[in-house]
Amino acid sequence: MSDTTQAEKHGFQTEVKQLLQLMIHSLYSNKEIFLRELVSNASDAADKLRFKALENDALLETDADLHVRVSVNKDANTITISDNGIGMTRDEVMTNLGTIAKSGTKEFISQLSGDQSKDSRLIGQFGVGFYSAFIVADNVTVRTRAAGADKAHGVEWKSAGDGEFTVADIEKTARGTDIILHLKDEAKEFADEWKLRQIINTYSDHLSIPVQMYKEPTPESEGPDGETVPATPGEWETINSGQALWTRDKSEISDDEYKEFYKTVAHDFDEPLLWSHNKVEGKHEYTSLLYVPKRAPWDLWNRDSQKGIKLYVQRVFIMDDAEQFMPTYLRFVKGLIDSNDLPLNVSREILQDNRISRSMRSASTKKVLSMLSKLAKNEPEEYAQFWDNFGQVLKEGPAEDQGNVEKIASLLRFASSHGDSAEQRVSLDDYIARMADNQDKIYYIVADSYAAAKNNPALEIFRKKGIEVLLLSDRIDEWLMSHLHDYNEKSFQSVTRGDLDLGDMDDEASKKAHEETEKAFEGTVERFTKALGEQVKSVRVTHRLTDSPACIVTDENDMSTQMAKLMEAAGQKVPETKYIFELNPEHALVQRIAEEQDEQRFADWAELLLQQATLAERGSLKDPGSYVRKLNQMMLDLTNR
Ligand SMILES: Nc1ncnc2c1ncn2[C@@H]1O[C@H](COP(=O)(O)OP(=O)(O)OP(=O)(O)O)[C@@H](O)[C@H]1O
Repeated sequence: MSDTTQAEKHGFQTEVKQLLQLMIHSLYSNKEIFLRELVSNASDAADKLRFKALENDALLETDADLHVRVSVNKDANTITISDNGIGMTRDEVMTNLGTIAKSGTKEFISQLSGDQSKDSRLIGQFGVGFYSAFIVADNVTVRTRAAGADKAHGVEWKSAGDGEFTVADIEKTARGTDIILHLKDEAKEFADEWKLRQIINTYSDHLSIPVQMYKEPTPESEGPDGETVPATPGEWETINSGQALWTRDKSEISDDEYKEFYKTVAHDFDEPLLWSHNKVEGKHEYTSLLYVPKRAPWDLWNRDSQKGIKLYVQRVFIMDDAEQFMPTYLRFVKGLIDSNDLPLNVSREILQDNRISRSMRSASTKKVLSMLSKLAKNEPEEYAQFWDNFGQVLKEGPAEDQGNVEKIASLLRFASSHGDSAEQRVSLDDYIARMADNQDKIYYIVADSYAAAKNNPALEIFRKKGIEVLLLSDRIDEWLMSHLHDYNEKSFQSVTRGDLDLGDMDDEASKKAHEETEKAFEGTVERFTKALGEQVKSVRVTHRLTDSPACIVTDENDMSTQMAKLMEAAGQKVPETKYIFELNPEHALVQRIAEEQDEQRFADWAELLLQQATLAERGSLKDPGSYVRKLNQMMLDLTNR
């Protein structure tokens, strides 16, 4: 009997073809994950129907008992995963099983290198979902009917995973989806009930939807003591414990169970770095189970990427990607929140302006921050690993979450002049513990790279006096520092901004000596001011340099170099900032130039010093060509002397 209309042939989206190839190649040692992915999709489909049926119970038809069933046909060499969930319409089949809708898929695929272990991790983080069927199957058939659709509107999708698929209309009496996998020769081991049971027990035990396998009938038999053992009918037997993991008591859940659960909620192959499971009672009642992954997902940089929190209300799945429960700077956190107080028909709009969701968000944020603080304190090496993966995202925190600035600041890690490594390992508490008694500020510099920060002339005096400076060079750092004002009652001070005041750290004698040199240099400062004219905001003598003749700094209230660069890179028009040009009166070159009588030669030298200082601070010059020409001309003059 043919209940199938003419099948229409379609090609997969290019990205699907590429992903399929790479996936089959790199996941062959992780074959069994296909079952976790397909059972988890089936269970999601049942969850979605349960939620929709709250408003329209007609969708359940005569079959309200939601389940997922897994069966094997050894003769045909197939495995079937069936659910009576929400099903799919023809259009949904075309998009869900023919394209990848995630944004950034192209970039993701371009990151794959062909190195099997690296790729399998990346693919794991990306989430292969349905397509993982092709790891074990050489032919996949999907037969589906959407809840509420007539049985004549079933759809059959077939593919050998080789670039094409067919779609046909079929009649399907039972609502939901059957996925039939025809196993490849090298995956025949999966046509085994016990093996499948074992995999389901490992991966899917915590699902709240029953996962069932068929138990064959047994005939009446004789027991060991001659008694009669009655016949048992064949039946679908539920093989998972069927209790949502997070509803169980913490003390009864093993670490392995938490880890396996993470893999399903987060679609990650790797284990989580840490987690926190909380039952909150009192004004609001809810349970949260929050995980921090070991590695950054491939699209961490996309601030609009999916957030990892699922929302349940009284154990009913409501939505994925519930962005209301976690601030953007903690977007790497995965897990779920199950509320007892929100209404079942809650929508994203309601969540946005809701006292209950605000309070859950604030408590979950605090939970994550304190879980990280504990890790930082007790397992510094693991924390360093966390920091290398997620530190840059955490740096968005002070701007986004003013209420928790102090806590976030305590989690930040920096490179510093105290050590000799670009690794970011120094905390603000470490810095403060090393501060001299009379130091009242936390000094830092922001530059394009670690080397540029470390070698900036403005650090010279700090090095000489043994004062530690934090060396910042991530793109986000300037933004971060504009939102960090103080920590533990110590204010932050950029070493390249404003007048340098080392406060009590300068003794009276050297302060007096500085004043005297400044007086003696007044004439020279004036000559420089005249020679440089409009190019600078002002010229002054500095004591922040020891080895360099000059530097440029921004005025306290002007935009810093790095902030201007960030804004320029973002395509914004930035008003030109004029720098303050600072001269080191102790430097031999400055002293020689001060003696130069020829005003033209003096002006050339002044220009050269300014351009040099600009190069050290900005990393580039507006007109490098004339700088090089001038430099060559002056070198030539010197050799001719
Ligand atoms: N058994 C099913 N019943 C109904 N819809 C399904 C079923 N399996 C898959 N789908 C649909 O196909 C879509 C794509 O599935 P796939 O597993 O590839 O990705 P996903 O589940 O959205 O993402 P991920 O697995 O990374 O979370 C799903 O979002 C869902 O809409």
